[in-house]
Amino acid sequence: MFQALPWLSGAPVGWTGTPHTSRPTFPRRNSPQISLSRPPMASSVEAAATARAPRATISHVIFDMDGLLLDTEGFYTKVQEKILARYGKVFDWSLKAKMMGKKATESARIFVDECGLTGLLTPEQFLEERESMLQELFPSCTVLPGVLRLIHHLHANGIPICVATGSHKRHFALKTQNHQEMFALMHHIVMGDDPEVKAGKPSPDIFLAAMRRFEGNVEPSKCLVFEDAPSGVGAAKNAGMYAVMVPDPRLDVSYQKEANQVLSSLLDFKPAEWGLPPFKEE
Ligand SMILES: O=P(O)(O)OC[C@H](O)CO
Ligand SMILES: [Mg+2]
Repeated sequence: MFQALPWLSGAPVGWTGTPHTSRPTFPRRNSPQISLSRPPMASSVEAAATARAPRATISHVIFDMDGLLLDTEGFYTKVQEKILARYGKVFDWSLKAKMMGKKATESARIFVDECGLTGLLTPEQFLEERESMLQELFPSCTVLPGVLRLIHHLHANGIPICVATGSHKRHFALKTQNHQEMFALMHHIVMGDDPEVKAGKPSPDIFLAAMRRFEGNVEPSKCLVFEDAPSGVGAAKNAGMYAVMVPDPRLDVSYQKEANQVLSSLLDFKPAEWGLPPFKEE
């Protein structure tokens, strides 16, 4: 239906190459490194063309889960702060940035190494210690702003959507038990303990597996990934896909530089900018 739109047939303006190697020339809303002022336009016709040109023509959408669809990242932070406090240390956002989005075993190793806990706590003990606290918290997680509107919109317009999460099967079940209606709209779900996911994000494994499970022959350059974690954005770019990042505002802006677009919330996402069917109000 959206292919009939006339402005989708031309070459994208404001995009200079492949998703992995080049960056869009559009300013990002909350990135202080990029000026919000634009150079003067040659004519109002050029200005109008630039305003309408999509950044890419996306056919398939892949969603991260923790911190993107569900507000579960706060639970990990809370529990890890608690464990670290026992060793007289403070959990900070540079450590959080390294751990988030990864498989549990990988983030446990990072926690122990980065906090200098070798000899005091093993990654396995860390996972065991946080497990009961997390299990109690996960079922109370809520859906983040803009998520339901976007998922229902894409689904209703026939855009294939899926989830690719570093979370393993057991945690996935706890987190999603109260949100089954939303996850039922996904074509498929790939989890961190899937045999095809050899390495966690930023390895492209999980997003390439997610892409292959869509019907037909899907190209990475037609896939848009939504992520909150630096490792997840890296994984999307390593897979040759486009990445929209919705970071926690406490994450340093330096972690945003690989993303094709940075949003404060999914409420700000405009599908037409990516060649996707627009919201009615867009
Ligand atoms: O952000 P996700 O959905 O890949 O999940 C990764 C971990 O479970 C939490 O950081
Ligand atoms: Mg995430």
